[in-house]
Amino acid sequence: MSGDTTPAIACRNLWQVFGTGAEKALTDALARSGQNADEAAGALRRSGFIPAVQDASFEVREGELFVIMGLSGSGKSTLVRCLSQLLPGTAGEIRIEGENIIGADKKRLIELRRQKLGMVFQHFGLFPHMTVADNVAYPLRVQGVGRAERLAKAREVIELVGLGGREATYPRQLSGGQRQRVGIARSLVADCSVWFLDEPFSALDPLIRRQLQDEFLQIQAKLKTTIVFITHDITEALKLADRIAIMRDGKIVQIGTPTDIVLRPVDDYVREFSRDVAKGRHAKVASVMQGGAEDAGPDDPGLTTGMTLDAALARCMQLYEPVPVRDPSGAVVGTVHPSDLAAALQAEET
Ligand SMILES: Nc1ncnc2c1ncn2[C@@H]1O[C@H](COP(=O)(O)OP(=O)(O)OP(=O)(O)O)[C@@H](O)[C@H]1O
Repeated sequence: MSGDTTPAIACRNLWQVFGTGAEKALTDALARSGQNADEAAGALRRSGFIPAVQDASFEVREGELFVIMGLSGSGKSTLVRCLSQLLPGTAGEIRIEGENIIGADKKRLIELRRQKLGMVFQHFGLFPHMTVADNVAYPLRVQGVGRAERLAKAREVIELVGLGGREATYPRQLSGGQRQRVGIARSLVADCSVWFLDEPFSALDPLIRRQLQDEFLQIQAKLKTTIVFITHDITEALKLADRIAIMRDGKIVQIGTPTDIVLRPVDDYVREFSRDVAKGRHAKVASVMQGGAEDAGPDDPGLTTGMTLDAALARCMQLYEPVPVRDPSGAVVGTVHPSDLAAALQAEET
């Protein structure tokens, strides 16, 4: 997280308020409340407006997989529709790779959508009369790429999503899961730098869903695209996310790593999400590690920062002394006391 690199997305004090005259109503409400967002949102609600996104500020780093989670109606889709400028936003600023896209003219927005901002929604809207290859190649056709080149590129990404050999198939001949893959391939082909996915796997049965999540992570590891991913499924969020933003009633109530969300929820709403999650399977050793380097003794259990608490605890069962923790390169970066591992897990049981 270096300080001087431009974030892929920077969102500042973004509001999306629904209702006639929302812009003026928001300005007035903020002025009356002394710029207090909670008070202003409350006043807007009482006057019949819907503050679907309330004063959202966050940054997404290049190559980061940023998940937005929250109950139905909490504002996830609205936020993402603002980020991709399908909705204009009532106030605030959105920068994509440094460029403020609020207020960009129509022509620029079309360019941005073609070249930078990829979108995949739950219902992918494949063209029924086009083959898999033509569906996938479609964004390139829009960009004016010649037929041979676009089909070659489409073939590459169709392979990547595991549908090699099905290029000439029509969508109706595919299963739901396969169609999702075609949709994913279609967004990959456009080579967008930022990719928005709104519940892309939610209509799938659990087994296919897990499989697609795994494949999705593999694709992401290869391509390192910046991704904003909406889900209301905590297990999916914890599995995929580098960081998670949790929304409630239009407001982002917590942004953190999966470990933060599981071990350090800011309130009962967030805690409720992760109540049934097996903490030890998601929280990492780094979250309970102390600074300082302990020399590896004879009992070094070989802990690493990215190991889950469950895995670490299993290695430390018989140990009572602080043990070293290594980073992925093998350098000792801190220590952890075995009892802290157990305590971190127990704290959440109560
Ligand atoms: N075009 C619109 N006009 C008025 N209200 C809207 C509009 N779009 C969304 N809303 C309202 O904004 C709030 C947030 O909706 P949004 O669809 O963003 O939630 P969500 O978290 O994505 O929900 P879900 O998980 O059910 O898709 C809801 O109260 C919704 O009714």
